[in-house]
Amino acid sequence: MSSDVSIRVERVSKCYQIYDQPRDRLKQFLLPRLSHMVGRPVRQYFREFWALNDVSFEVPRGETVGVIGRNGSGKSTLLQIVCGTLTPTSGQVHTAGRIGALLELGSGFNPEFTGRENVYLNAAVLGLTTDEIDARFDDIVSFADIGDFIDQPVKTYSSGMMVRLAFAVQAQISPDVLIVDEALAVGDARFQAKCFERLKQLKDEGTSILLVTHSNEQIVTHCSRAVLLDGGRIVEQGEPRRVVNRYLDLLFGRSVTAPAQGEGGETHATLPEDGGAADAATNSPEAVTPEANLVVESSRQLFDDAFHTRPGYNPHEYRWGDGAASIRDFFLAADGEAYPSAIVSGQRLLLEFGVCFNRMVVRPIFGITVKTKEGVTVYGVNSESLEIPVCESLGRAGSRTVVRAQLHCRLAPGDYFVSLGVASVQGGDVVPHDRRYDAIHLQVLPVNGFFGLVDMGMNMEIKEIQ
Ligand SMILES: Nc1ncnc2c1ncn2[C@@H]1O[C@H](COP(=O)(O)OP(=O)(O)OP(=O)(O)O)[C@@H](O)[C@H]1O
Repeated sequence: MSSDVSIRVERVSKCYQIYDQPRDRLKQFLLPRLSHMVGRPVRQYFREFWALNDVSFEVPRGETVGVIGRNGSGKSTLLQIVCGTLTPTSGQVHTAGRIGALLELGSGFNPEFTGRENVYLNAAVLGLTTDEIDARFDDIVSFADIGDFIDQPVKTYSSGMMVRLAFAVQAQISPDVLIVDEALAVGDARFQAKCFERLKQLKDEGTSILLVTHSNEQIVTHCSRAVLLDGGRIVEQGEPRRVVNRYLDLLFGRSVTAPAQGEGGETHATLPEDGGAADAATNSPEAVTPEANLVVESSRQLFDDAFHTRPGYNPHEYRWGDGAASIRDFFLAADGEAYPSAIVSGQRLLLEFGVCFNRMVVRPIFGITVKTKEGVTVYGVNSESLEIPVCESLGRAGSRTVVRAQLHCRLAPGDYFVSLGVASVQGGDVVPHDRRYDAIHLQVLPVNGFFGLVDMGMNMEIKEIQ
């Protein structure tokens, strides 16, 4: 393995044998011996379950690779194989150097031993001498920050304390490869932030990190590459934002691969991630009325396939849908200026997009999401979460609709991407008809007056008291 690769996973598969009843296990154990004696094959008492199937990827030295996937997709199995605690059925894993791992909570600890004893035990298992552990002990304890509990048996620890100590040991031994399986989710927000700071330091020092998480934002913020597992197979790997978008497809969308009709040059679609932002239309003083948000007639014709010709269009958008509806074109204005090359924080935006219904869609839902260039969602809404009233006939086959949104841009300077989508709910599933992820690039220019992520519109009074 070349020196710039720390983990190489080559065509790894893992098959579990599933027994319907415990006694089948015994039969399976005994009968092959019997078959030897009778000279003919006997039946098999287990079913095969392939938790991993032909998985290959690499973690380059000093990089953080995220592994994401739904429950049961094979993430933990993969990490255990990489750590060497589980043997693959076929395939190989090569790792370079000392491996630190944070797998199941407390899995490396003896519950009867104190924290102090466990630190020595753990670090010794990782190959450190007593002198090396002595030299790092204070750093470990100070990172864990669990006070006098360090001299209490680990069985008296809360799960948060356990993860603090486990992370402190792994992080302070400066491993060449660090494997983290969702363990950090247990720590509180402050500790998580401290851990990610330490992970960044380790990465800068050349540690390669394999991180399993269900958090999209951790993937886009901390990983240079990502791997998406589903049903034990890699369904996408590469640039984190793209992988996360595909993960969202799996979580909320149906497996629809047909390209949206009437649109050129696209591949896949994705689901709405716009939930939870229902405050915009209803609560905010400058919000437009719900009726004004969704306009079925518009002066602008937004139904020609012109989306990709507009200023601000992002040719790297990620798009898919079943084609029942398609988003054809958009219009953007900032304080009346059409298709502005940049926006200044504080301006009012008008965003319209034209949707053609190629087939009948019952109760279509229109969504808009704004993300940072790192993929972190800043704001997301959809017509359902905003409880926008729509007429019964909306979504007829052959009909056309313009969605009009007005919003107040309070973003900090930087680059943002707007995603648009039309979907509907069928039998409890969200069915994406056309999702155009990161389809419009917004550049927000610096403005005097605030720093940070958003303009929270502060009023400040200063009075001298005599
Ligand atoms: N020892 C085992 N015997 C049989 N099946 C197993 C065994 N261990 C795991 N599995 C199965 O393998 C599949 C993958 O499990 P794994 O724990 O790797 O998934 P995961 O992606 O880590 O899930 P989660 O997100 O829920 O932690 C699951 O369907 C699980 O039921």
